[in-house]
Amino acid sequence: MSDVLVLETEQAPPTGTQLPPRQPKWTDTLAYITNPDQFCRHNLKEHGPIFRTSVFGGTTIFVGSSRAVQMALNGDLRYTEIGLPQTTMTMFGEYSLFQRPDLHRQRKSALRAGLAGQAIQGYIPKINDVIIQRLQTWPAQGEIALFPAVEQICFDVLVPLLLGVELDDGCFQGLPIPSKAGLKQVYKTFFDGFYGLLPWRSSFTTFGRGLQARARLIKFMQAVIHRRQSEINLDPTADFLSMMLVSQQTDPESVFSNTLIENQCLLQLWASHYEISGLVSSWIYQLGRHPEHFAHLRGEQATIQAQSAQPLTSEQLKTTSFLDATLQETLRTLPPSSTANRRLTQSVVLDGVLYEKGWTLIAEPRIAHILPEHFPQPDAFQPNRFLENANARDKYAYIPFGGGVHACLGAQLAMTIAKIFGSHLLRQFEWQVQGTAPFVQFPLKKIKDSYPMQIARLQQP
Ligand code: HEM
Repeated sequence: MSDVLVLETEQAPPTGTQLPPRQPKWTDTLAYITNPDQFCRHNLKEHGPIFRTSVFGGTTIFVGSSRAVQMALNGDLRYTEIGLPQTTMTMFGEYSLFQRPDLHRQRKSALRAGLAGQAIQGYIPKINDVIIQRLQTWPAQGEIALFPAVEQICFDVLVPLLLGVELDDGCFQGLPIPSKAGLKQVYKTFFDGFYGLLPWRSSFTTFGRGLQARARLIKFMQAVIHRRQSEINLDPTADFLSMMLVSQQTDPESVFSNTLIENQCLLQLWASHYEISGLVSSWIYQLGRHPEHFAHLRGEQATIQAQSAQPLTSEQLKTTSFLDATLQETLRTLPPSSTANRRLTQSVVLDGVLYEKGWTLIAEPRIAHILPEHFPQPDAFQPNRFLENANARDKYAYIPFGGGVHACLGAQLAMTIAKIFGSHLLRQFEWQVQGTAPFVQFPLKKIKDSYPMQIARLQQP
C-alpha cells in the first residue's frame, strides 16, 4: 500500500496529523472480552471505524475501515510484527507462520501445496465419506447439542486430512497416544494452552498444561511420521502429511525438515478445527433462524442429485452458489475470529491519522462487517449480497479469513468442508432452533456447548 507513510525514528508526522479518536479507558479489556460485539458496535457508533483503546494493556487501535485494515495486515518486515502474548508465541513454537517473518513467504508457499488448490480435490471423497458416515449416528428425530455434535464430525474429518492418522482405534496401536479419545483430550489441552495468560510452565496453569500436551502431541507425530516414512509408495495427494513427506523425499533441501512437519500438522489442526466447527454450527443456527432460505438451498441440492447419485464432487460444489452465499453471510455476521494483533515497530501515518510505534492494531471483522457502505442493512441476514456485485467489494471490507500477508491458508479447505457438511445436512435433515443462542466470545466465537437443536431425518424419496 503505497500511501502508508512510514516515519523514521524521531521523524515528526506531517502537520495536521491526528491521533485516532477516543481516550482509552482502564475498563476496556473487560468490556471487550465480556462482549466484543457490543464493544465494537458502541465505539463504532460513537467514534467511527478506527478508535483508540487500552484493550490487552498498552494502546490498542481497533481498525475496521478497509484502508486501515489493509494497512494493518500488510506491514510485516516494514512497520509491524505479530503482537501476541509471549505465552501464545511459545505455544506456536518456531515453525509457525507467525514466527520468523524472514521465512514466512517460503514456508507459506511450500505448505500451500497440501492445503489449497489441487490438493483439495483429492480430499473431497474422504471428506464426503466421513461426514456421511458420522451423520448416520445422529438421531432420526430428537435433540442434539449443536456445537459438540458438529465439532466431533469436524475433528473426525480433519485428523486424517492433516495428521495423516485414520481414526479407528486399531490404527493407534504402537503410537504414544493409544486412542482417538486420548488424542482428542490431549489436543483440547494443547488448544487451550494458546490462550493461557499466566506464563508459568506448571501443571497448575492452562499454559503449562498446554505445553505438556504439545510435547505429547509432538511425540505422537514423530511416531506417525516414522511409521509413514517407511511406507513404500506414499501418495502426496492423500493428505497434508503425505504431501510434506513426499516433498521432503524428492527435495531434501526443501523447508520440510521432520521438525517442521510434525509442528505444522499440529498447527494446522489448531488453526482449523474450532474455526470450521464454529462456521458450520453458526451456519446451521442462522438457517434455523431464517428458514425462508431452505427452499432455495434444497432446490440447489436437488438439481445436483438429479444429475448424479454420487457424493459431491468438486465440479458439483462449484454449482452451489447459494449455499456458498449463506456460508459467506454467516462468516460476515458471526465471524469466528478476529485477526491476530499486530504491534507497530515504526510509527505510520495513513489518511491523516498517526499510528505510533509500540501501539497494537486489531483488524476487527466485527467492525468491518457492519459498515453500511459495504453491507447495506448490516444487521439483516441477506445471503444474496454475496451473489450480487460481490466481486466489486473492496477485499479488505470482508475479512473473516484475514487478508494481506497472513491471509488464511486454509480458507478454501474450510469452505469446501463447510459446503460438503452443509450439503449432506440439507439432504438428510430438517432442523429448528429456539430462541437466541448464547455464544462463547473468546478465544473464538462459537455457540455454547449446551445450546440444543431439534432435528428430524428427512424421508428419502
Ligand atoms: C472457518 C474457518 C477459518 C477461519 C474463520 C480462519 C480465519 C483465519 C484468520 C482470520 C487468519 C488471519 C490471522 C491474522 O492475520 O492474524 C487465518 C490465518 C491462517 N489460517 Fe485460517 N481460518 C480458518 C480455517 C483454516 C484452515 C482450515 C486452515 C488450515 C488447515 C487454516 C490455516 C491458517 C494459517 C496457516 C494461517 C496463517 C497464515 C499466515 O500466517 O500466512 N485456517 N485464518
